[in-house]
Amino acid sequence: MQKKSVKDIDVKGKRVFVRVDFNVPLAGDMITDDTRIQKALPTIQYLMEQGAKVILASHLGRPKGEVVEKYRLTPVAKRLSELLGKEVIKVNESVGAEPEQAIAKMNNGDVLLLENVRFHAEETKNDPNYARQLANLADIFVNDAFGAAHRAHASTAGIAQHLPAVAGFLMEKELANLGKAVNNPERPFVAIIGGAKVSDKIGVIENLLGKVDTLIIGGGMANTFLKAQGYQVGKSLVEEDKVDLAKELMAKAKSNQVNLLLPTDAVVAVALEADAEHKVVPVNEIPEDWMVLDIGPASAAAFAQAVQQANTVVWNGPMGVFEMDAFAKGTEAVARALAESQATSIVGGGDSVAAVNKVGVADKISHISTGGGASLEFLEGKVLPGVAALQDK
Ligand SMILES: Nc1ncnc2c1ncn2[C@@H]1O[C@H](COP(=O)(O)OP(=O)(O)OP(=O)(O)O)[C@@H](O)[C@H]1O
Ligand SMILES: O=C(O)[C@H](O)COP(=O)(O)O
Repeated sequence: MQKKSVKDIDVKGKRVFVRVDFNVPLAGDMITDDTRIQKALPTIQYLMEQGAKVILASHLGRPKGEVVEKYRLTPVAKRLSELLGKEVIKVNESVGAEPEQAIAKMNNGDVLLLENVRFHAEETKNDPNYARQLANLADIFVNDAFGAAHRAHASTAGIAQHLPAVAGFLMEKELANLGKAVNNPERPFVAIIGGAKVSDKIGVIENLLGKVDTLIIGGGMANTFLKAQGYQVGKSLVEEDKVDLAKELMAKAKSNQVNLLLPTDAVVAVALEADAEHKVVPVNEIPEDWMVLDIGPASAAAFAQAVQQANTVVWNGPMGVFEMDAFAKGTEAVARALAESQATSIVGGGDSVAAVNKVGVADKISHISTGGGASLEFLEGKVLPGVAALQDK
């Protein structure tokens, strides 16, 4: 069902609450990749041109319902001001007197950024009172946060019960592009899953096993599978309580005749530090006190070969701790393989997109999605709560 868009309503002079996904990768207060901010610009600029009062809301990180200084949206407001060429008003709260007073002073075409909505525990609980407080700030709700659309939170879903609720341009574009790729994927269809959000994404794998021809697993995610294969993984990131699930998934891959590719070698280090002592080992020789921080060269070559043979590739989650050069080679190899392939390629996830940008191949990817978990859940065929909450056309 097509959702109403920001173009379907009159926004002039209205207070428009726009949920964006400004959950950008940061190093201190430096934004290391601003893709998610850039991609939200068309909706923001359109609303400014139409004379709306633009009230932006986002989460950043997972502050668990408390004010965490490093997760303030101040650096984001600064970057957005530069990109818009206009000062963005930044407030230090998402509800209550401070935003209310600042919004009352806004002129048509002004842009205001609320503080991180996850500083309130009520946000992730989709608390109706908090949703109502957010809704009280505005006349219209626009959801442009595709990256957070798989979350049923107060600012992505709850608020839509109180205001006319429509999709932004980024949301529309993501749904159209991802929909095209997954409804009838050209085969072989290969999915590459990595990153660190193991428990978040391991469930996704189950559903993908019914859709893809080849499933490649790397990054922190792979460690749980290596453990399930009986290897010892030392001090690596691993989710012990998901080891049995990993075993079941390996069995399901076999019965579904899905080619499951796991790392056969790894870069291990003594600590999670940029200059830590490190070496390449086969996965059956991971030393007890070391940790896996990247896939090894043999795994990278095997993964690249599978990508070469694909006609559709979906990638979410880096193959290692790519933020540190010593552990970036596996991720960079996969990014290059995608860039060189003729396949329709979709890359999603804050860090995966940062990796593609770091290698300089973003223009060779068919669709860069701002959604990580969201794009995966969409690919699974799930209805995203942030989309379901919007009005139908
Ligand atoms: N072997 C590993 N051990 C520990 N951390 C890892 C390992 N491999 C990758 N990572 C970390 O995973 C993080 C990215 O994981 P994440 O699941 O958040 O991916 P993402 O692309 O940002 O997707 P999303 O947008 O859903 O968050 C990076 O910070 C990276 O350092
Ligand atoms: O980075 C993401 O995938 C989105 O911003 C959602 O973040 P979350 O996984 O913390 O809900």
